[in-house]
Amino acid sequence: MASTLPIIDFAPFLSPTASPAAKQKVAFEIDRACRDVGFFYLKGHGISPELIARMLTSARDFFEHATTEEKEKIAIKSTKEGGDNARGWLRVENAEKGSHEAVDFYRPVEMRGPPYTTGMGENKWPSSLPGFQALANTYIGKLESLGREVVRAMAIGLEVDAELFLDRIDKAFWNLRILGYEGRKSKTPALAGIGEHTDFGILTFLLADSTKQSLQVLSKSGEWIWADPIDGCYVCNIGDMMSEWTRGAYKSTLHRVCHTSDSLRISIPFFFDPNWDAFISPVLPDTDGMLRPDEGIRYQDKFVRSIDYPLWRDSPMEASYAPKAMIK
Ligand SMILES: O=C(O)CCC(=O)C(=O)O
Ligand SMILES: [Fe+2]
Repeated sequence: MASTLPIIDFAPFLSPTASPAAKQKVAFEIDRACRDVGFFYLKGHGISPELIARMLTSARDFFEHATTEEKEKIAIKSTKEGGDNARGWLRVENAEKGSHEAVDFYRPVEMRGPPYTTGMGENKWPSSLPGFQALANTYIGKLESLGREVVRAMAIGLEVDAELFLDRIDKAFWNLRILGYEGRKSKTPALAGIGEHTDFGILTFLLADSTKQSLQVLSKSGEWIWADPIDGCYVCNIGDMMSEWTRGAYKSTLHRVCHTSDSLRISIPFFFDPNWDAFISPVLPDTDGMLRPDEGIRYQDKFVRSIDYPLWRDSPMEASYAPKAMIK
């Protein structure tokens, strides 16, 4: 089961001296990968290896050393409990779909609570990692810029205005997640992993440690292929919002984690999502040549639904629709 995901070198697109033709070539490579598989490796992304290493070390530190008490202190709370259903620590125990632990951080919003509505709370930074908030903010800033550039390349690849998406992503409602998957030697009976799903934003930049045979991607021919880490590369994948924008031309592809190794695996997805108030309607005409800009879905509604009925929760929580919020 060899991985066949394309590897794309983004360096020419970011280079101030590369020719327009060289940039366009990168844009078309991304376009091809998004249409064919919806997954690709991205190298030449300009994020420093030191910053990446520090992020992975911090996340590992948390999952190896944080006490149960500390985890409970930053646990995700429902809106009924004064939380926002979204930000904080969560342990998922699912015998069928796989167990893991995660801490989720989202774009800060202007706080008006508690009570909060879904997604509109405060980030909960682990106290055992004192420098992590500053480190993560540096990392997030760089990933936001990278996300905007990759989306610009996609617009060029789609042959629409290069800046078409700009006012829908300039306040991207990103989500940084640190994830820990226990090794098989741990006492937890459930298999470590995440059940099959698509991501719901625009584009995910996945950073993972060097563990092999964990992440699997459903190929076009219907077989699960390993998306093992490649040094210096992000694993990138298209989310549902980009798929909606492109009328399905860009694939948001099913993937899952079946963690088979004996040791703890760390991964850090950065979900680059649309602005909270972005309206998601196709930017490509349908078969009649029509655009129909009024037909679509609001990102925030999609977000709230995805959070309130995530794949790993057994009983759906009551949906709470968030009002338009001030996003910083
Ligand atoms: O940990 C991984 O490799 C992937 C995680 C993932 O798919 C997700 O959090 O959406
Ligand atoms: Fe995912």
